[in-house]
Amino acid sequence: MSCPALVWCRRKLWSKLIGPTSGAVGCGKKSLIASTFPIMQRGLFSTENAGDQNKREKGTVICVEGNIASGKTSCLDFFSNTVGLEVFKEPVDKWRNVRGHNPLGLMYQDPNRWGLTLQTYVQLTMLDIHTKPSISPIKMMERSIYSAKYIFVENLYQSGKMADVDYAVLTEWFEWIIKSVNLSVDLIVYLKTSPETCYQRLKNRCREEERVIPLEYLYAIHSLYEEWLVKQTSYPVPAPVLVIDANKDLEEMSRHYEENRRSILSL
Ligand SMILES: Nc1ncnc2c1ncn2[C@@H]1O[C@H](COP(=O)(O)OP(=O)(O)O)[C@@H](O)[C@H]1O
Ligand SMILES: Nc1ccn([C@H]2C[C@H](O)[C@@H](COP(=O)(O)O)O2)c(=O)n1
Repeated sequence: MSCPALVWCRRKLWSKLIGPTSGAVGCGKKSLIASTFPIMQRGLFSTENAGDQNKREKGTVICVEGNIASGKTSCLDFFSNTVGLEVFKEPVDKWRNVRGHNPLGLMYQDPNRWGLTLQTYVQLTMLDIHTKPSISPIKMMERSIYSAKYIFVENLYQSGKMADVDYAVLTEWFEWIIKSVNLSVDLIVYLKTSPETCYQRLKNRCREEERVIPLEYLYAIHSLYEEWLVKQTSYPVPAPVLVIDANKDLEEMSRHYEENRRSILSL
């Protein structure tokens, strides 16, 4: 349900972001303004589909996906001062400190024992972010509840580091959540990098818990991402995918983000 104040707020932000609502913003795709304020344009027998309805109610949801240290946070930082857009970073600090415990660190030390613990908490925190109201028309998230399951839980399970029963319980939770809660996504931006690039960036970033990560781990995550988002042969893909070559340096990435702002922001 959209309250009138929220709709007014969105209109205001929109006109600041992309000019007056009468302007052409279609970009070859359906106008985002039309899908944000369809009430003004549609009659009783609307042909509005579920995606349009979602955009109207929740705004546009963009998930930035990619391997560990592929540059997702940097991408969100780049777009963070865009008017009409709110960024939601992965809550890594929570994963490192929940009431004084560090499930991320524990998982890297002993995945068989702590994989379920970390992934249960990741699933909860991602659900929290998906359902958090945003006053901005565009919500840009770092990863999603989908990659938590289809990439990280699957990797633990497929590599023999998660017990069948742990995997079954997480899967039951995941399936209940996605059928019971509206977690729709409008666009997935996949930052495609080589595992070697990520390994180098991860070493430079120097996050304590991640010191134990070998290159092979990044290969495994990479190949799960490729199967899910590029080949689209493993698990359901919840939204159209925009693939960006993210192997380039920071300056080149910024230039690319600036030049492709409209397609990245699903305008
Ligand atoms: N295009 C890039 N070229 C070089 N270094 C980068 C690039 N993008 C990010 N980095 C650096 O790599 C590390 C990981 O980037 P980050 O954005 O935190 O990745 P992620 O959020 O995907 O884990 C950080 O130290 C960041 O400054
Ligand atoms: N479901 C998840 C999500 C993330 N992680 C780990 C991977 C990294 O060590 C860290 C944060 O990821 P980044 O943003 O740096 O790509 O969290 C995980 O184990 N399970």
